[in-house]
Amino acid sequence: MDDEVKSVVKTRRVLAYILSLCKPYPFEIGICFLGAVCGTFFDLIQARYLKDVVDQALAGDRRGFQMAVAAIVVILLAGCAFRYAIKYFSGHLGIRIVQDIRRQLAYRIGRLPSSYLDNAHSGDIVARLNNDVGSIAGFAEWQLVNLIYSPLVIIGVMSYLLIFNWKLLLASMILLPAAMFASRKLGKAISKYAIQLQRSFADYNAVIQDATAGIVTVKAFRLEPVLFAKMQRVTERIRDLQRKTDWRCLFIAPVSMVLQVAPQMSCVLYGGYLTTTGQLTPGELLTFTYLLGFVTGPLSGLPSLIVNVRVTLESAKRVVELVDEPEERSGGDVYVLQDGAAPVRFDGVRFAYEDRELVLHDFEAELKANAMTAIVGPSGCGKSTVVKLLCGFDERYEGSISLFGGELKRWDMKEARAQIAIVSQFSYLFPASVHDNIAYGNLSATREEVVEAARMANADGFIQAWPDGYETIVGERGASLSGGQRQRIAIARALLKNAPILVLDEPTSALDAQAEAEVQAVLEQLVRSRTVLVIAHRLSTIREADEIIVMAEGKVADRGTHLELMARNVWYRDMCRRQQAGTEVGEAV
Ligand SMILES: Nc1ncnc2c1ncn2[C@@H]1O[C@H](COP(=O)(O)OP(=O)(O)OP(=O)(O)O)[C@@H](O)[C@H]1O
Repeated sequence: MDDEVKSVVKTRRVLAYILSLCKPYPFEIGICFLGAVCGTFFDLIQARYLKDVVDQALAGDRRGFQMAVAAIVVILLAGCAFRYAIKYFSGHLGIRIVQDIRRQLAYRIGRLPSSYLDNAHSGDIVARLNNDVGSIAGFAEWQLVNLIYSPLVIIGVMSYLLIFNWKLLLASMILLPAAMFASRKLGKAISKYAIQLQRSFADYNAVIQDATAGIVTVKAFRLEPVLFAKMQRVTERIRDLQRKTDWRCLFIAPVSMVLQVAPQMSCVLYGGYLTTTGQLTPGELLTFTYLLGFVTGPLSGLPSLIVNVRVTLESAKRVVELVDEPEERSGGDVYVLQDGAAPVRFDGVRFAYEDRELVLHDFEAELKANAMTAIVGPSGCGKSTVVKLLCGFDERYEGSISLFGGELKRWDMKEARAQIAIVSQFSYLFPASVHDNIAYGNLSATREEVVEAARMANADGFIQAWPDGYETIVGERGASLSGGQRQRIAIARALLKNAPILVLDEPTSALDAQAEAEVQAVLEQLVRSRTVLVIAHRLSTIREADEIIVMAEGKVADRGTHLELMARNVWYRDMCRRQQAGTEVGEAV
């Protein structure tokens, strides 16, 4: 598909999406439409009485004059009521539509596969949620009404004027095609830069996000100049685009003026001639000019409207991209562990990220019930990928992963994840209280159960020592806690979940010796009589495992107990010796 066809397909999809957003609000749309029809009708009637006011006054008919003035006042009030209704309901419609988009996106983000989130920049997602939805919100609240009202008014009034005096209408509109052409060109040029400007704001968001999320690294490595240069490049680009947009926007005012004034001037000149030759009464000329204002008013706003529509369509495209991202699958079966069966089995699992090389090659493993299985191997051999697949974070693998005897791809994903509690290297803590962070493991847990989980994770002591105890706010990503405290709170959360399988993905590898010892003591208690899968570099974590799988380049290179592997596996023995000597894990098996 070439780019132009793709763009048409995309625009159609965006329009279909916008229609789907309007669908739940037939009442509001109906009222706006009815209000626009009635408003136009009242404008026309009012103009008819305006003609009477002038012509009766010139003819000296006092009663006729008074009647026409009274009629205009009544019609004016009715017209105001309709305009108020349109404004109210279209504003209301805009707010509800934007609220629906926000709700829909919040729901979607929660259902996006983690493979999408791995590859997307969070700054870009935030920009779609903020800038793009914000631009749609601005349009929906302030411009949507013009899209409904203006075409109706223009068509209604132009049709009336055509019948009223087609020659005068033609003369008034003589410059219109040129002005329309200019406004279209101008609108296109401005929107091109306005759209680029919006994308640059997304880049700016991404840089800020990197700066805040990586602030410690930035400071530690004195990367401020690098970050500053990056920010400067983005801000300079924003400034350039802003300048280009503003410079072109300066032309909007003259073009708008031509669109507004030219028809009025032509009308007055040619209408004046018709009046002097007796082909038009002064009242008719005034009525015509007055009604023409209803056409030229919206027309003068055309250049800005074109820019707004284009920018909003672009924002809507970016929102639709997010809405159309395939969701994680839902629904499926639930299985129960049969006697003697393995809670988890990997059979000939082959997996690659996107279009990269295979990370797992025919990976085979079995987690025995109530036993601890450890996976070790050099960095990058695919250990965390095994955990990712087991948790259903990516399903693009070949082969089979079974959970309690049921094929993982056939499990109901939520239920499958309910069987697994995970503690990872960098467990995420939310900027909420310690209590809530632990309670996220099981939302129906009582306070006593939360405290009990903290006690088992050896976290209760330091939590109670804080002035606010369990109500202490931990800060974003647990910023106000030590590494060991963070991990023990994460362990408490995993324990509260009380899932039959516990996965420990290098829970101590980011900790210093002291914190590691604290967490290790907790883990040693926990792994007894549970089904545990532990990914670890640290000998202390894996020595007690019932089975240790040695991985190399995505395959199982060896398996056995610590003593068996020490006796026959060179890489394992080297790793253990290096650790005993206080060095880190080696690189090759
Ligand atoms: N989201 C991703 N997209 C693309 N490639 C990835 C992704 N995550 C991991 N990889 C690649 O897959 C390979 C295996 O990564 P994985 O994290 O499973 O290794 P690991 O054995 O856990 O490493 P470590 O011990 O260093 O944590 C690596 O080459 C890595 O670069």
